Amino acid sequence: MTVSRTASMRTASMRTGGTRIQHQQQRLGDQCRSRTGGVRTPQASSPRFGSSKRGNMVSCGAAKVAVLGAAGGIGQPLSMLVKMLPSVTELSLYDIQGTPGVAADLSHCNTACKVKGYVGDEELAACLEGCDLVIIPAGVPRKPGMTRDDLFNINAGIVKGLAEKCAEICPNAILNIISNPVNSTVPICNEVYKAAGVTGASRRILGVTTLDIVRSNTFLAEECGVDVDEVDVPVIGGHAGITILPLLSQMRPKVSLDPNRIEELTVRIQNAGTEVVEAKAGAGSATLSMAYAAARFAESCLRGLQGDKVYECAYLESNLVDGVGYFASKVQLGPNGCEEIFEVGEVTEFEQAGIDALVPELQKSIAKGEEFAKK
Ligand SMILES: NC(=O)C1=CN([C@@H]2O[C@H](COP(=O)(O)OP(=O)(O)OC[C@H]3O[C@@H](n4cnc5c(N)ncnc54)[C@H](O)[C@@H]3O)[C@@H](O)[C@H]2O)C=CC1
Ligand SMILES: O=C([O-])CC(=O)C(=O)O
Repeated sequence: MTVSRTASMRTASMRTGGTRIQHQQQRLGDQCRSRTGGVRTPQASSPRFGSSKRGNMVSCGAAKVAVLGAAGGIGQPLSMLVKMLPSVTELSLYDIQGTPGVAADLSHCNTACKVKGYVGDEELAACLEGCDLVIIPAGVPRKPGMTRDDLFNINAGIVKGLAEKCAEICPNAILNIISNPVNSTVPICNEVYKAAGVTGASRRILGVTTLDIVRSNTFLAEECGVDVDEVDVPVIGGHAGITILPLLSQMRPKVSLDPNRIEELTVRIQNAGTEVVEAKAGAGSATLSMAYAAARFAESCLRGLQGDKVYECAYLESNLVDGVGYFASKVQLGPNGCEEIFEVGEVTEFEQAGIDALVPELQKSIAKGEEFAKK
């Protein structure tokens, strides 16, 4: 299996996800090299919410964000972090239970954003009305011994139902899909939008893989004894087992690692979710680190909506790699969601073997999601 190159994609060597929740600006001196060899420098600009509607895009003068699954382990801390984002003026919390309490609690935090809770099917439409960004962590988490795919039977139906409502009520909003198995739930959402006749949605339906980057950056900073704020590791493929492929050869800053350590660190990153599931011993999976990662990704999406060029990794419909219609890679976020998908770039033999191995895994998960959505 080889990496294909298309005209709309670029070889990427930019830092991904430079934003931090405390409004730290993206490091914007980063450069990306285009296929023709020219050097592109993203422009520095601070968030300026207050812009008017752009074409058929959502207005981001004052962002409205919904969290679906807001009373859960991820939903609650994530909602708090989103309430702390200055660009968010309305926060809608939806769940099948518990959101009135979570909303009452959060509404006492003295940030400008207004919070409202919605419970049950009949309140979902009101929750989604006018949303710019919808974040979906609804669904069951793993217990020890389970794979993410073992969650499919329950979570596929939950995500499908929520996506149907989003396609109807806020078709232009960006979706951030957290619910596992992400490798299948993102294709499910795309099929739902296609069936609903929403065009061009695939660039707005983004699977959140940011936790893989957050973990990689943390582990590599520890390994190399460097400032974690300086570390940036792109992670490609998908979000389950061997489909999570950190490209340690593209890590910034450049470091020299022993091949055995590269292999060990790659395996640790691939199994990091399981590490947490086992440590929690039946009480769920990563929630706090996921909330942190999802808030970073949400902030990047919001900055993109209001015109900044922001770089992250995300899992979305993509023809980057032969044989699969979805792939996680570096992307540029902007007013339309994903504005640009970047090529994988130069990889080592070990990484190429990782790409070759993950493709059949991804193919199965994608097909499973697509078939389920079409039923
Ligand atoms: N993408 C990623 O990197 C990660 C994904 N996850 C996934 O996120 C999901 C949520 O995990 P947790 O928050 O720990 O689970 P949780 O069980 O603590 O919370 C899930 C929430 O979803 C709600 N829910 C269930 N059905 C719903 C529906 N139809 N509509 C709205 N809400 C509904 C539940 O009431 C609950 O409050 C899991 O699928 C988990 O595997 C977890 C960590 C990382
Ligand atoms: O491992 C899980 O089930 C939750 C998850 O996706 C992660 O922590 O990366």
